[in-house]
Amino acid sequence: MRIIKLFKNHILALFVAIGLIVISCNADLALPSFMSEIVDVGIQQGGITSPVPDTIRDDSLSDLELFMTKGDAKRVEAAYSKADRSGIRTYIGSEEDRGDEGALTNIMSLPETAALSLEQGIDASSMSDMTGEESSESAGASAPTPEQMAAMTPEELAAMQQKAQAAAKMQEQIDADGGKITMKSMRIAVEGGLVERSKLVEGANKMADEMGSMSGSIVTQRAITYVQQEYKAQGISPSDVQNSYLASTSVKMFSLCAVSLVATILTGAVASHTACTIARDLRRKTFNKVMHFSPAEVGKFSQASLITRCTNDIQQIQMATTLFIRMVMMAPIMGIVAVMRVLATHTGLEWTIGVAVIAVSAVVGVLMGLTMPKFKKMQKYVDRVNLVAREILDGIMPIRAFGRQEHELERFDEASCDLMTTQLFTNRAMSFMMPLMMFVMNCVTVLIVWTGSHGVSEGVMQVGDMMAFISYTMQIVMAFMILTMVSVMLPRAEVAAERVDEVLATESSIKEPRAPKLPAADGVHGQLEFRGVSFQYPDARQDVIGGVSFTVHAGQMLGIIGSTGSGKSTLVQLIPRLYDVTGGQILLDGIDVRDLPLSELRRRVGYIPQQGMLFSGTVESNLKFAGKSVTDEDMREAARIAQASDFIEEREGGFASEISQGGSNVSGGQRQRLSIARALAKRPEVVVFDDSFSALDYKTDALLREELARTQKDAALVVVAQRIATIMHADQIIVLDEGAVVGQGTHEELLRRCPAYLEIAQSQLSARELGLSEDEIAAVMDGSAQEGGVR
Ligand SMILES: Nc1ncnc2c1ncn2[C@@H]1O[C@H](COP(=O)(O)OP(=O)(O)OP(=O)(O)O)[C@@H](O)[C@H]1O
Repeated sequence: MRIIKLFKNHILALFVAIGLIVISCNADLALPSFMSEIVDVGIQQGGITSPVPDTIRDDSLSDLELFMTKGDAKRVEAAYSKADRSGIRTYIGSEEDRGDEGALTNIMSLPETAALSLEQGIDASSMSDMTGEESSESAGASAPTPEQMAAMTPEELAAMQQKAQAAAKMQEQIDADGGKITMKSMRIAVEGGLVERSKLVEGANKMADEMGSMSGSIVTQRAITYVQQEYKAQGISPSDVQNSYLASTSVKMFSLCAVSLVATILTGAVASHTACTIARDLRRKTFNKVMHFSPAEVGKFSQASLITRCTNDIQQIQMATTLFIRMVMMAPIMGIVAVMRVLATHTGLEWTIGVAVIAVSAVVGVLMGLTMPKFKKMQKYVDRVNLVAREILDGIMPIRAFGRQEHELERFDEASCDLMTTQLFTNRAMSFMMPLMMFVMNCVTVLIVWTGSHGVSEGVMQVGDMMAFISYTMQIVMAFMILTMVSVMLPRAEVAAERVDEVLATESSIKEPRAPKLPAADGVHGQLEFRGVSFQYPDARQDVIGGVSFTVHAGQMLGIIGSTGSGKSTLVQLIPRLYDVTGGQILLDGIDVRDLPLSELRRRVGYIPQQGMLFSGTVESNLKFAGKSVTDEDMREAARIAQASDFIEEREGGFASEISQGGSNVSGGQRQRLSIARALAKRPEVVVFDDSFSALDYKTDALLREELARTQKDAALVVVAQRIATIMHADQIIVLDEGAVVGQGTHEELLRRCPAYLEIAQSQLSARELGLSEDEIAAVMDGSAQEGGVR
């Protein structure tokens, strides 16, 4: 993917962003488990986190130990401090031992459950449940016969007596407790040897087994209730315990929120900075490339498309790179962390995530299938709108003059409607995305609640766990959704990146020479030579210029004339290498222009295009466009030669007066004169006037030519003109017809031997002005008819 390649120089930023995303995802995803704890522990367990209490009365601990093996009882003893003066023992063991599944948690939960039952009192008839043996009454019923007693040793008799006393004492206690067996009576039974400790442990385990699949959560719940009662008995208020738990959990949650907030803000900042930097670099690179394109490459892409590529396309890329960091990278991290946490919940509801992901994929798949082709077309439509808008704005004058506003508006509307229809379609389709996603998410929530509530009622799941599961599932679905939504947007950016890449990959047909050469300092200067030059436009089938040869020396003027479309502009554009010749050679001071460094060539050639184009700024900034080498003196002298001084001085601010974009606040003739002055100010060796006198009145034209002849002794002048008067005094005139030279010589020579020239001349000047008689004209024309055109 092209977008990924753009991060080549921003690897560090990517790693920083990944680190921040991991932090924020972990912080975000830790919140549901805290929420689950608030529900399960904070609300349902009154803030008691473990069946292993922080403090316990010595007596209570001894009671619990009755239901433990000796080994376990020893371990529990070691985990509590010695009893203080009020008989309270404090937990000094590890937090790990009292966590979920911790060793002490497992040891103490069952005894606590049994103790709780005994606190509340159990029916004497259920004694066997607790001890795994017969009840005390049935124990009494199995009293030995006198024969059996006679056979007993004195020790056995004493033990029997002791048991009988214990049984009686126990019975008394049971009666006192309203016929219920309580912890007190149970202690008497154990201490009196009526019940063996191991039997109590077995009984407690049996009781847990009978609870079946729910045993785990019920035992925990009952053990927690026992701890609550134990705290109460110690005088600790349950609401204090709960509030302190809720407060500490809230602080933790708040801290996590703060961490997530900071990490997310920083990720956003890193993403924006990286995306903006990438866009800026890309814009610079692309624009730099465009600046070096020859008109051929500009024509290949079209100006409007190049503008869209440098602006809108790069904007798309910038958005995509931001999205890439903030969403594409975040979503998988979020998804993975959420899946890990979901798997850790062991709720058995993992399959619902599969259902959710399939449902989301189906929705996104359908929407993507519908919108993708349209997204790809969108950039082309943006291009078209730009192109039409540009064309209309450039040609607003003729459009008004011809009253074609309505028609052009329709043309613009057509382009705009195509874009609108596509955008409307994609937006409509995408507007289904969110509601459908919400629908899927809500259905999944209902599914989880439905299945989860069964788990809760069966005691295999806690409400908080279910809530956390819902949150994690939503995060996973969201992550998946974000990824797919971004994957809808990324192809559009990918198309944009492809279009920008196309520009970057295009090499300008005008290349810098491999082995640049410079004319010798003491060699010829201001000499331009065409040697059999021919030229064909890149996509054209035939040459527009064929076999043109001439030489102009410094101080000389070459005029080029011909009908429209005869190739005059094309010919002179070959001099500053706006295009390269396809045949022959152009030499400047004896060096092929393709061997001169481009900057050197363009410094030596002053080219004044047909359309005078000025830049926004001042008259001065335009005249000094060639750079710092142009002094104030050069500027003023150039303006004077170009016959521009007068009108510049008349403007408010003179040389410092404002020029609007494109030179729209000066007249066509003034624009041409400023363009001429701009070219002359850099003191070129060859000055090329591409029909640059067309907007000048005859008087100014004549004055300008006079000045040029007087001042430009070191430069060769190449003047393309439509008017005979502009070039009739040139040292040499070339007459072009369909790219071929049909006449070459001075004005006088051409009048007498070039019918094409004579025809143009006749159309502009009278026979008297030309100094020719009607007969002479007829003779030239006849010659042309006989020879089919004379040179
Ligand atoms: N970029 C181009 N690609 C292909 N053909 C072109 C291109 N520019 C000009 N031509 C063709 O080349 C020929 C010469 O055009 P050119 O502009 O040089 O004529 P011209 O003599 O300067 O005309 P005018 O006097 O009207 O300015 C014309 O037939 C024109 O259609």
